[in-house]
Amino acid sequence: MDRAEEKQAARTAAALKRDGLSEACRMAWSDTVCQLTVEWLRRRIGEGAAVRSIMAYVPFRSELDTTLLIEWCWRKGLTVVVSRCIRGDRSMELYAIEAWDELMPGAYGIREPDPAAARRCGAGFVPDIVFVPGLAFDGDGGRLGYGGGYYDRFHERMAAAARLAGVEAPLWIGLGYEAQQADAVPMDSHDMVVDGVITELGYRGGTTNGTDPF
Ligand SMILES: Nc1nc2c(c(=O)[nH]1)N(C=O)[C@@H](CNc1ccc(C(=O)N[C@@H](CCC(=O)O)C(=O)O)cc1)CN2
Ligand SMILES: Nc1ncnc2c1ncn2[C@@H]1O[C@H](COP(=O)(O)OP(=O)(O)OP(=O)(O)O)[C@@H](O)[C@H]1O
Repeated sequence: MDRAEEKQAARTAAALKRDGLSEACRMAWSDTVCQLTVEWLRRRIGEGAAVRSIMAYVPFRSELDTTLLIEWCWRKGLTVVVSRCIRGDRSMELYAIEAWDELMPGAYGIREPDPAAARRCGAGFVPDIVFVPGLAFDGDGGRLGYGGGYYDRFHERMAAAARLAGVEAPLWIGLGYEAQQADAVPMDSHDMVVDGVITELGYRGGTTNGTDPF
C-alpha cells in the first residue's frame, strides 16, 4: 500500500469511527473541549500573550462543535475569522464574522462566510491562533484531514505572510474528541503539524515545534 492508499484507508476508518460516536457524547465532549479551550485562551491572555484574533472552523458532519468557543470569543471582543473554500485551487479565503447570520451554505456543505455580509480579511492578515479540524491526530502533532490539502497549503501561506509582515506565525491547535487520537497518523513531507491538540481529556502534544503552547 503506498502512502496515498494508506491515508485513504486511515481516512475511511477515522470517519467511520467519528461518525459512530453518539450525538449525546459528541455534544458533551464538544462542550468540554470548548471550555478547556476557553480556559487555555484566558490563561494565555492573562500571561500577556497577544491573542486578538482566532481562526476557527465551522463544524460539519460529526466534527467537534466549535460554537461555544466562537461565541465566547465574540463576547470577549476577539476577531473571529472563518474560511471560504475555493475549490478551483484548494485555497481558503478569510473573513471576519460577528454573527451566525453572516454564514451561508458553501462548498462541501460546510457553512461559510457570505461575502455580502462578512468582512474579507486583508491579503497579509495572519490570525494569532488557528483551531484546526481533523479526522485524526497523533501525539507528534500529526493530523489527517479530508484530503483536500486545504490546511497544508494554508499553513504554508500563513508562514510566508507572517515572515513578510515580521509577525509571529499563528499557533495551530487541533480540536477533536479523544476517540480521534491515533498512535501514528500517516504523514507526507508537505503535511502541516499542529502545535497541540485539545480533547475532552485535556491538552495533548504541544512540544512538536519546540515550545509547549499549553
Ligand atoms: N469544518 C471544516 N471545514 C473545512 C475543512 C474541514 O475539515 N472541516 N477542511 C479541511 O481541510 C477544508 C475542506 N476540506 C474538505 C475536503 C474534502 C471533502 C470531501 O467531501 N471529500 C469527499 C471525498 C473526496 C471527493 O469526493 O472529493 C468525501 O469525504 O466524501 C470535504 C471537505 C476547509 N474547510
Ligand atoms: N502545500 C501544498 N502545495 C501543493 N499541494 C499540496 C500541498 N499540501 C498538500 N498538497 C496536495 O493536496 C493533496 C491532499 O493532501 P493531504 O492528503 O495531505 O490532505 P489533508 O491534509 O488530509 O487535507 P486537508 O488539509 O484538506 O484536511 C495531495 O494531493 C497533496 O499533494
